[in-house]
Amino acid sequence: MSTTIDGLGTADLVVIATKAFDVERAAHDARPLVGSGTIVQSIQNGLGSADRVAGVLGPERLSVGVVGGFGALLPEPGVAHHNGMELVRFGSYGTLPAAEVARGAEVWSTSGFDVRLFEDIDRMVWEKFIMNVTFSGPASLTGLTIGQILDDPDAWPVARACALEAIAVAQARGVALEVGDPLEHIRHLGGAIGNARPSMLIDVQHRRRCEIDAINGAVVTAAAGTGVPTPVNAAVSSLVRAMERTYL
Ligand SMILES: NC(=O)C1=CN([C@@H]2O[C@H](COP(=O)(O)OP(=O)(O)OC[C@H]3O[C@@H](n4cnc5c(N)ncnc54)[C@H](OP(=O)(O)O)[C@@H]3O)[C@@H](O)[C@H]2O)C=CC1
Ligand SMILES: CC(C)(CO)C(=O)C(=O)O
Repeated sequence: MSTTIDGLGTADLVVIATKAFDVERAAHDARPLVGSGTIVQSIQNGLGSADRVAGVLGPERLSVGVVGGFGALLPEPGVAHHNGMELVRFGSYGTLPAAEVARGAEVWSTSGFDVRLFEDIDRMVWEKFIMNVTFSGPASLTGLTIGQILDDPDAWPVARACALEAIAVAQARGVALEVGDPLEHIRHLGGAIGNARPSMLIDVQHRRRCEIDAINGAVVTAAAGTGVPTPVNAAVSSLVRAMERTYL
């Protein structure tokens, strides 16, 4: 285990697992690890991170991942605590060949994770994104868990409106969500982790910068040019940013 990349040479797989606002710096820092056979994997929640990694390291070696059911944190260097090693989904950002994506997947699967490969990374990213949009902003403003939001007569209509805006933007952008009724899907998945606090709420509670721009704020950005109105995500993200400014 090493906490620096000094002397490591190039790697088979480089996983960029920072928060969305740190990916550019991390991609720059990871440059010495990336050789002609390296697979880079960007695994942030929300939208836009892989594009920023591609801007630094190029699109050729890049894959995009979505992780679920981890509830993971780093208590100390080299020690990862997790509440589950559920699923790592990933696919090529664009030009990384399928065989290379499979080689990257093997690094995860031989380490004990379930892996599922996707050809349609927009679908993969947005199927998780609509879940984050529903719960992250509203939980960060209220302090409620996912289950409490689902049950609350005031919070759920706001969370539901965040979800419906994101679903409408996905449709307008031609993203093929394959989850049945998306709102039912969100309610079902949310209900299964009712006691969980979204990671954005945890960041807010620790007075840390949060990923609002990549999540609820990204619905507003992604809606540009589609004609889909996104007033609820705009209001939720403005309030989270204002709250963040009180302690950052
Ligand atoms: N944790 C989870 O279970 C899940 C997380 N995600 C997503 O994964 C992403 C990462 O989340 P999470 O792991 O919780 O985030 P954390 O903030 O817990 O961890 C990010 C780590 O990245 C480190 N880091 C930041 N910049 C650099 C850099 N330039 N070089 C090396 N390391 C760096 C940070 O170090 P330092 O603290 O020293 O700044 C920190 O240890 C987010 O987009 C999140 O939404 C998605 C699903 C589940
Ligand atoms: C649990 C879930 C899906 C909530 O939005 C999440 O990904 C997070 O905590 O960031």
